[in-house]
Amino acid sequence: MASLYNQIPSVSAVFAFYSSFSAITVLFRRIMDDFVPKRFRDYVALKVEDFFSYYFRFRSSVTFVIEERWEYVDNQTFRAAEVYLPTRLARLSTGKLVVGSSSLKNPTNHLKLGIPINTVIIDEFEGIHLKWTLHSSETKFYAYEKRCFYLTCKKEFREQIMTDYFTYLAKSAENIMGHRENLKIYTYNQERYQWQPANFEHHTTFETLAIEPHLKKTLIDDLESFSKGKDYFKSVGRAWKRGYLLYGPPGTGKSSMVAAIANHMKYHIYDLQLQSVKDDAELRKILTSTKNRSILLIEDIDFGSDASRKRQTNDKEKDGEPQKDKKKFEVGVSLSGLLNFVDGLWSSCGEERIIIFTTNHKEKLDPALLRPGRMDIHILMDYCTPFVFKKLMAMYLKIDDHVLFDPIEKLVFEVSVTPAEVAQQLMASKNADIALKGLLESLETKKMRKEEDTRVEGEGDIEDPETK
Ligand SMILES: Nc1ncnc2c1ncn2[C@@H]1O[C@H](COP(=O)(O)OP(=O)(O)OP(=O)(O)O)[C@@H](O)[C@H]1O
Repeated sequence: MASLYNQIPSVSAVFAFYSSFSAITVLFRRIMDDFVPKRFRDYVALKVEDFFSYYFRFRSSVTFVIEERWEYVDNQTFRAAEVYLPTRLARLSTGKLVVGSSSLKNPTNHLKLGIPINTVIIDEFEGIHLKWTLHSSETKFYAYEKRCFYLTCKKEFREQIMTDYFTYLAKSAENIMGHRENLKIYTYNQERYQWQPANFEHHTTFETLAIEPHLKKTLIDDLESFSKGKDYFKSVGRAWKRGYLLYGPPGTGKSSMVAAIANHMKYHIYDLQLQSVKDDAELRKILTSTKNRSILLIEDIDFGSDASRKRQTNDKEKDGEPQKDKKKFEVGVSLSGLLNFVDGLWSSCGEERIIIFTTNHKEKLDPALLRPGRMDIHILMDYCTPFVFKKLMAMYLKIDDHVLFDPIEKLVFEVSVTPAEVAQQLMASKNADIALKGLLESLETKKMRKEEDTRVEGEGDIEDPETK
């Protein structure tokens, strides 16, 4: 007992130790402050904190890693988190906030919060505390970043998160996407191997598109039943996809129709230039990285088809062009590679997608593309009919009758005029008399040219008796 008592330091010794420890600490802090840069000190402090928090968390928590790509396609859970998490950012008051606007007209009104990298976002689900973090890293093999979300929660909630929370996440994202205002149009950037978005602000809707009423009704009904058709497509064992082939002369509204469909469905558009795709492997990579609830648009599909390419090669050969040009046309996407996505095995990658092909020359398309069941609906976008002309007049001049209407209607029947040509004439003046007079004159000129052409052709057919 006496020896134990002897080992306890005296009060004065404790004070002496405390004073020298405090002095050393103050001195150490001064040295650190004076000689070690603040950023480095913060970094070390963060690492120490990370180490301890990771250690303790690891013992009682579970972390789900949600990568951006999963089994060679876009990971839809990642996409859902990307859409959903900005709604949880209002609670984030410290650290970095990513803000931006993609509206040129009113940037402040459309200000949006983005998801900051390496920042903890807190969510709560049925009393469960959840921590989300977005991580990003450059990969060795690709120039673009690799992103993934970490979702951490207590171990005991693992099953509940796997079933209930991820379902809630997917549904919330779907809801948000259903109400989104800003549609995007994507083009593929070959150098970065990714789709690049731009705001899609095309104002054409089914209301402003001048088409025959029965075509409008058929199309809207088809789109509506497609969007509600998840269970139906599953029950008949088909991918939840719809294909439209829009064909007709230039200026008859094919691109406008695509805009009307996108605005009606609130789907983003992926605009693919088929002729710039290297080969089928690249096509597969490009197409699997598109999102659900979207339109894949391939314009002028006749350019990309095998038949067309062969034709172009032959034309070049005939013209005596060098072989290296021939090679350029021979390398590219094969029709079978494309069809694999339309209705082959790859068509089941993703869901709720619309594929639209447009062409000015349906007759040039490979018959394989036109076979029944390939593209679900073939839509002819044709020259103006009296109904279409009347609709354009009502839209551009806000009138439904005019003294020049009858002669114009007669001419619209006789000559082939596109809605684009009519629209251009109607836009020439806000004064209906001037605009319609201009349109009448242009139709009369067109008719005269047509008659002249027929006459010249007719003369060409007459056999010259002297040459007999
Ligand atoms: N049916 C239509 N209803 C309303 N406007 C139309 C219609 N068709 C064409 N237009 C007008 O003509 C313009 C050109 O039309 P659009 O680009 O949609 O034709 P297109 O058939 O896609 O032509 P291309 O084959 O050359 O791409 C549009 O911006 C629009 O103003």
